[in-house]
Amino acid sequence: MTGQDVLTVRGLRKRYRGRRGVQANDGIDLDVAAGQVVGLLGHNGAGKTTLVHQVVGLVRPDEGSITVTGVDAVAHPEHARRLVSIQAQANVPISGLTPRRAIELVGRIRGAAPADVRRRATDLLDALDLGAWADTPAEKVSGGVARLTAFAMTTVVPGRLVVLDEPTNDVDPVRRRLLWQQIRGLADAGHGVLLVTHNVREAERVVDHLAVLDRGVVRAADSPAGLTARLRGSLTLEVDTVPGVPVRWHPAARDAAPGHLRATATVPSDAAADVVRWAQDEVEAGRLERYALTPASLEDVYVQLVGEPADVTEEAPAA
Ligand SMILES: Nc1ncnc2c1ncn2[C@@H]1O[C@H](COP(=O)(O)OP(=O)(O)OP(=O)(O)O)[C@@H](O)[C@H]1O
Repeated sequence: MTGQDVLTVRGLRKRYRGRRGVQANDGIDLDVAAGQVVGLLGHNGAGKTTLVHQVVGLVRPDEGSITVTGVDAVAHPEHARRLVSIQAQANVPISGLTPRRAIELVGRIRGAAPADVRRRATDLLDALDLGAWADTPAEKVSGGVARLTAFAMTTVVPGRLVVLDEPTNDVDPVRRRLLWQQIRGLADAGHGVLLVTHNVREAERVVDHLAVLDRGVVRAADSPAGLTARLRGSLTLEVDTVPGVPVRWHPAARDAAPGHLRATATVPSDAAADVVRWAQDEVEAGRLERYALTPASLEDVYVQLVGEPADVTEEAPAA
């Protein structure tokens, strides 16, 4: 169940002036409702951080409106900022503190009672499996632990809107899942969450609704299932190529995307049997190393919309 809009963005435009001039946001519409996790997915340079910086008043839009729970965030950025908790792309330095002290400090600054802050900090440290580092000086914790600490600092007393800019960078796959549970929990508690990511799998697992951003424009916005349905009836053909041997695709293959030693294409499902025969022949003739035919994924939709693969890795350095 989702509720009232906590973020409404309409016709947002921002151009960075200067020698080359970049149209970073070019007419963006976006909504986040209470109880909803909305993903903003795009390549490096797509305009995600520019959008976030305008929502929290760090960058002034050229055109368009931003409303946070009814407050005009362009006219009253300080007021809007009090309604938003943001985990920025770069961690806030916490040297001289421990993760627990840093989380508690932010909770106190945001005005919560000391006992509530202590309880919430302990709950977050447990939920993210950070107990072993909770009282370690910040200078000695790994990048993953620092990133998770930053998440806990952001959400110890969460605003109506919670903005998370690449929260899982540097976080190991196991704690990444714990973090996703916490993100889901924020929405279930009635907060609106805007999750900025370039990781398609993260988007697929966590979000209710997804906006795909490319060169400052929202190319598509829907649920992950709604976006994937665009390719219903299609299968993805992935082939490992033989060095120096170009792929001679089956005639049913579309949108072929060549890659280093691995290439993909889309094929209609009614051509599957024929394509499998073709692929087997190619392997037997030594023109392909291997092949796989799978249902189209969100990643396939993303590549079709935006043109080249985003980061789809699950692996990350240990926290
Ligand atoms: N302060 C700035 N001055 C000039 N150009 C900028 C500035 N900040 C960002 N840009 C440019 O605006 C475009 C959008 O950048 P932005 O940081 O919003 O993208 P992003 O999607 O957040 O990328 P990333 O995933 O790498 O953080 C890029 O071309 C970037 O080089």
